[in-house]
Amino acid sequence: MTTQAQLGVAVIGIGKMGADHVRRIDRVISGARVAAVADTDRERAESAAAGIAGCTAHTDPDAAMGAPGVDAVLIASPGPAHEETLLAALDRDLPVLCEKPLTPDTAGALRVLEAERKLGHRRVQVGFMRRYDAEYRQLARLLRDRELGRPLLLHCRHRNLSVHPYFTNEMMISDSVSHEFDAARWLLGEEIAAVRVLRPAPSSLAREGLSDPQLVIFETEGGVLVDVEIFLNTGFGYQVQAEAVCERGTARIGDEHALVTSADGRWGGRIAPDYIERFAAAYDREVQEWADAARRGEVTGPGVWDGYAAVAACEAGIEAQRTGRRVAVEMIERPKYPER
Ligand SMILES: NC(=O)C1=CN([C@@H]2O[C@H](COP(=O)(O)OP(=O)(O)OC[C@H]3O[C@@H](n4cnc5c(N)ncnc54)[C@H](O)[C@@H]3O)[C@@H](O)[C@H]2O)C=CC1
Ligand SMILES: O=C1[C@@H](O)[C@H](O)[C@@H](O)[C@H](O)[C@H]1O
Repeated sequence: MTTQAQLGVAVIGIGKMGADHVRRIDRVISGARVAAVADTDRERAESAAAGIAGCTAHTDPDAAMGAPGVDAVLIASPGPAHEETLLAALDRDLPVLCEKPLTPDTAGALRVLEAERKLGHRRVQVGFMRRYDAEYRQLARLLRDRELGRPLLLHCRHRNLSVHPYFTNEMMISDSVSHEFDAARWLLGEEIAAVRVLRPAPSSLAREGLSDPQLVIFETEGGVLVDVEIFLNTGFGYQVQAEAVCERGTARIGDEHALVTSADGRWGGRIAPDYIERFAAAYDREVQEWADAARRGEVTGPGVWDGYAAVAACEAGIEAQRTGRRVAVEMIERPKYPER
């Protein structure tokens, strides 16, 4: 890193998430600035850079990473584009925050793992922002301290108002359930052993060919069962909920009880329309902590191994979705790896 005062970040991919991260780095967090942006769509890159002093706009991610004042990279392009940018960033030995999924498949994830291992220090953090959400953190602490005894079951609901028109059945696993795979590994401290997928008759609100909703059920190595309702075209809002059933009680998050109003003979609250609103504070904390760690030359959040483990579970999930069978998750043994 050249400038110690502020971390100069190149943001790659200025779609829904990338634009939100540009706003966050520019206006919300401290100690970092947007030094360059890249999008294959030139207009998007230029309009994101406009108004940010010293920020340059590019269509080539590598040019953005090599631009003056760039010390770190935030990747928010679609999953299939991640590997090339990750490998180029590691080649430059730059700290990276990469949106999930790390890569679309385990072969790509292993190439990234190997590139970082060769570098000899951790450089990549994966954007599993639920680990920075206040409610998730409370649940993690409760489970870690065994406050209610050993966890037995985890019931999850993951609902979106709607999704991009290009969303496929496979992406329901790789882009959406990938969050539950990571959250379950983190909350329970165990790897995922096998995945099953059940599909009811689809909602008429889903586009033709999209099997929405689905029920994804997985087992951890220690025998905890996790069920995930993944429902992406609810038409009513964004909900992410989880309930842990333990030996001596249950613990539940995501009920949106922040503000309940009573008026006109009814009571009720508001449902967030999307992840941008529901997880706003978590993204802020995630990017702040990543930037702070990057300035110290460290990575403190979920890394390449976590990204790989989630991709391995997604691969099993996609195979289970295709075949209707229970599919075991195949992973390499965890290599000796620098912790920091
Ligand atoms: N952590 C979270 O909660 C969320 C994470 N994501 C992740 O963020 C990433 C981006 O998702 P969205 O913003 O929803 O997608 P999007 O489709 O809205 O935006 C992607 C942008 O990347 C650009 N692009 C495509 N290929 C590129 C390349 N090779 N280099 C540079 N730019 C390229 C596109 O022109 C577009 O502007 C994905 O990995 C997605 O899974 C998305 C939503 C929420
Ligand atoms: O990562 C995300 C999106 O890519 C995905 O499409 C959504 O289903 C998730 O809720 C969101 O957090």
